Amino acid sequence: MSNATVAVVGGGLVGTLNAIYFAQRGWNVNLYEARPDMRLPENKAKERGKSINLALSERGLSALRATKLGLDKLILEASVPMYARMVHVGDKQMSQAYSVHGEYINSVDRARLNDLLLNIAEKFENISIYFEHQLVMIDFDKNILSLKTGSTEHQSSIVKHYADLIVGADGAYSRTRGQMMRRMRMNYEQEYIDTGYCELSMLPKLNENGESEFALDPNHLHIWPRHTFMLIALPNPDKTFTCTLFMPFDMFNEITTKEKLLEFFSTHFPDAIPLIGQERLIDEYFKNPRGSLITIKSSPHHLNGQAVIIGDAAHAMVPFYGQGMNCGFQDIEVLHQVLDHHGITPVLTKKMKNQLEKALTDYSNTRVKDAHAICDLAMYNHYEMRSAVTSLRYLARKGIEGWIHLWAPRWVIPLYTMVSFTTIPYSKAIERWHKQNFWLNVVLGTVSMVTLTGLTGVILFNKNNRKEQNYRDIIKTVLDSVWKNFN
Ligand SMILES: Cc1cc2nc3c(=O)[nH]c(=O)nc-3n(C[C@H](O)[C@H](O)[C@H](O)COP(=O)(O)OP(=O)(O)OC[C@H]3O[C@@H](n4cnc5c(N)ncnc54)[C@H](O)[C@@H]3O)c2cc1C
Ligand SMILES: NC(=O)C1=CN([C@@H]2O[C@H](COP(=O)(O)OP(=O)(O)OC[C@H]3O[C@@H](n4cnc5c(N)ncnc54)[C@H](OP(=O)(O)O)[C@@H]3O)[C@@H](O)[C@H]2O)C=CC1
Ligand SMILES: Nc1ccccc1C(=O)C[C@H](N)C(=O)O
Repeated sequence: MSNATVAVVGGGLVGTLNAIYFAQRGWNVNLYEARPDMRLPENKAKERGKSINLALSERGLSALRATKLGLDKLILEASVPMYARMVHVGDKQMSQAYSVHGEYINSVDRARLNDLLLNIAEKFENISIYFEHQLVMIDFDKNILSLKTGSTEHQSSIVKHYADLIVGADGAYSRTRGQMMRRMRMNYEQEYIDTGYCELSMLPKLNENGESEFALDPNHLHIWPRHTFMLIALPNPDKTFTCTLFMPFDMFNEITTKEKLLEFFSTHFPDAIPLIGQERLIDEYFKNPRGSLITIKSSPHHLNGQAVIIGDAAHAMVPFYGQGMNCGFQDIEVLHQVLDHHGITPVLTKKMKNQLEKALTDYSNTRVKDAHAICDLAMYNHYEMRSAVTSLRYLARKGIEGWIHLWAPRWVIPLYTMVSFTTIPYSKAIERWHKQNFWLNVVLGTVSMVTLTGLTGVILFNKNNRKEQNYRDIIKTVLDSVWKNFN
């Protein structure tokens, strides 16, 4: 019996890494990508203007590392570490570290990462890459994929390919998922948020010696939080920044002229205007596309032993935690751990096919809840980034959490650390966070009560020297501050 064939639909970040994992398992891999080869110079320009760089953190790195091909090192060589958020309010900048232990996230070039993965995939003899092959239909009775080939209507034709297993990594608007839904009872939920995004670029500035350098501190993710909207900037290795304006569509629609745009930026982001440059700001704001933001949850992620969806095809999330790709990469690592656990070999006997179905069921059972969890956390981080980062209460709480983590790292782990710097399943991270919050509230409550009792004691002790009205004021002030602490 020859080795089994897996069809991987989508040659984006997740599909390509998954192709490498399957090739390493000894399967024959057919990787189908609807678009032309983005590594060719004539196709490169088409990529500009949308989601140029990405924050890569531990979950993504772990999946790259597990290939043992040094992919993590290769991509980190061309990345910029971001140790903290830099919050821009008024003319002040405030650095807020991501971790008390100096851990950082990495800004990587999406196209470079994709190119690197494709270059590696191409070296495997058992991977065939088919560009300009767009999945149109799947016949699940025979497990045959129909793919549209060719880039223009006139040249296009349909080809049919068989696969033992189909892995859909074809992004948020997945056709694989759509085809699976016609055959099974897949729960599906999607939600657009009111916020859209537009990317802008910030070029390097020249220093006194005429050398180019980053226009802002390069080791930060810069945020201009304005409650209902925000501007962010991530550094690139070429000393530019990619800025993203996240704003309700209504506001985008109101800014229709360059005068209105400049007035808006002068009011809300005056320091960003000279950094981006007026002309560039006007040009890119009106030229670059507006992206919409969507959360997609689906369950289960598999159909029998025949197909499974991973990456954005299974769970698209708003980008605010910088976890979409990281989560997609972790899907691959978890999927292959489950396949290993079930002893799945590349030779698919009837018994092995049954085993594969069990493995995919196990995969959905573990991964769906984690996917849902990170979709929810991503939505929460939108609020944190655009608003909470400027609140004293948030900063105090974060400070206390970080301090306890420094001294008792196993007792309290900040949520951000669990999500970005560990591979703890997302659902477990949320569970732990809730428990920690409960105990933190108990401790802070006890500390406040002890302080209150102490203060009351001091006041009563000195009562002969004070007027009664004074104690009432002091006690009221203390009670008010305790109450605020808990609300
Ligand atoms: C503004 C923004 C910022 C982001 N920042 C981060 C970040 O900092 N960190 C992070 O981890 N994530 C981030 N993300 C999320 C990240 O971009 C996605 O999670 C990631 O690209 C998903 O990868 P994927 O391979 O699953 O899907 P995609 O990247 O969408 O790739 C799918 C591929 O499938 C192909 N395809 C589609 N349909 C078909 C078909 N019918 N047949 C064949 N091929 C098909 C597409 O052409 C594409 O190449 C961000 C997203 C946005 C929008
Ligand atoms: N969760 C989120 O909010 C977001 C997530 N993303 C993720 O990042 C990935 C890469 O982003 P980017 O390159 O900008 O993606 P694109 O917008 O360029 O689209 C990627 C793929 O999705 C298809 N597509 C786009 N919009 C729709 C739609 N409304 N209905 C049906 N199909 C659609 C495109 O088809 P065609 O080529 O025909 O246009 C293309 O095949 C996305 O695929 C997505 O997975 C991107 C934006 C937001
Ligand atoms: N990559 C992004 C793209 C868009 C919006 C946010 C990010 C982030 O990475 C945010 C970061 N994790 C933070 O919490 O500060």
